[in-house]
Amino acid sequence: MSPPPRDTLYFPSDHRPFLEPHLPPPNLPPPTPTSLPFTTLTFATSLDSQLSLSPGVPTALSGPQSKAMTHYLRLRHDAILIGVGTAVADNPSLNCRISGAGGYGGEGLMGQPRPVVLDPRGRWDFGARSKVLELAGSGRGRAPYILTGTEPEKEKREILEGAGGKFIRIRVTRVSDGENKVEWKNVLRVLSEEGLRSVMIEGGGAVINSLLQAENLPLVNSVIVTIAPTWLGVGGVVVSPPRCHDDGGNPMAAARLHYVQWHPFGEDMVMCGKLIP
Ligand SMILES: NC(=O)C1=CN([C@@H]2O[C@H](COP(=O)(O)OP(=O)(O)OC[C@H]3O[C@@H](n4cnc5c(N)ncnc54)[C@H](O)[C@@H]3O)[C@@H](O)[C@H]2O)C=CC1
Ligand SMILES: Nc1nc(O)c(N)c(N[C@@H]2O[C@H](COP(=O)(O)O)[C@@H](O)[C@H]2O)n1
Repeated sequence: MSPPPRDTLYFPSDHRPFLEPHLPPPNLPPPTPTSLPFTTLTFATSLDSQLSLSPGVPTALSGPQSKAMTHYLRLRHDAILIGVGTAVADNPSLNCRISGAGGYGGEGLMGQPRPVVLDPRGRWDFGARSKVLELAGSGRGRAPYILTGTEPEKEKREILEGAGGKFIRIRVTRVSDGENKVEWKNVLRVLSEEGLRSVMIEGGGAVINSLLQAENLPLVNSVIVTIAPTWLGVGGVVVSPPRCHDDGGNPMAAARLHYVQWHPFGEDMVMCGKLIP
């Protein structure tokens, strides 16, 4: 038997029970026509609520222990979703590198989540050399599903399908300022139709800020945030959803976590909770 890859991560079993109430139940039944996946919103933030130094600069916030925790979350979800901004900026791997996952000491693709990229206008110019496709080719991850509102180029489609991924058409609307908008309920429904019972949504800023809008809060089952003891400073990608207002037009908090639990992982704090009481 070959030794596990050098980037294999270890997440001790005594750290796992704390997370259990915030994770999809282990034996989720297959999706039905009306079900939505168990949805976890999870990301790492600085003390000034930023995800990265700027949209194009991959920024390590999680320390080794909380990074291993994130990979344990990947092990426990069927899918991992990011926005195209993150795919372009980070060239991410989006696989699970925990010891025991497929390609990391485990059989086949066991425990490897399906990467999903929300790319409404077909902006992601991935190629066979992108990390996610290389990992799929070497049996250490799955090829992505790309959710898009446009007709994909033939060459891109062939590369993606050759690796085991696919493009999935979704409804995209253009809003007044030229922005694209998807209904998160539709996105989750599409994932469910693909047989995916759970999804962790990792970011980036635009994805998180839109999910934290009032109409989307009921779609999120669990929130798990890593807080790193650092201030990134002005100019980064900020998590700060649009503010709400009461009936009299007075400002209110956009969202609040309930049933909150905290756990230190190395120098980071991990906060878990629910958006809807
Ligand atoms: N610290 C962390 O845990 C994470 C950090 N990041 C960082 O975040 C940064 C990228 O964030 P962003 O630039 O905000 O990009 P993003 O990853 O949120 O992608 C933005 C794009 O996704 C699409 N999109 C997002 N929400 C949509 C909606 N509701 N409807 C339709 N389309 C939608 C649009 O095409 C939009 O341009 C990168 O620097 C990355 O490193 C990303 C994920 C996690
Ligand atoms: N949990 C967490 N901590 C950080 O410090 C991060 N920068 C991120 N970023 C997210 O993870 C993706 C990279 O994953 P791979 O290691 O390449 O598999 C990145 O694209 C962000 O989604 N997350």
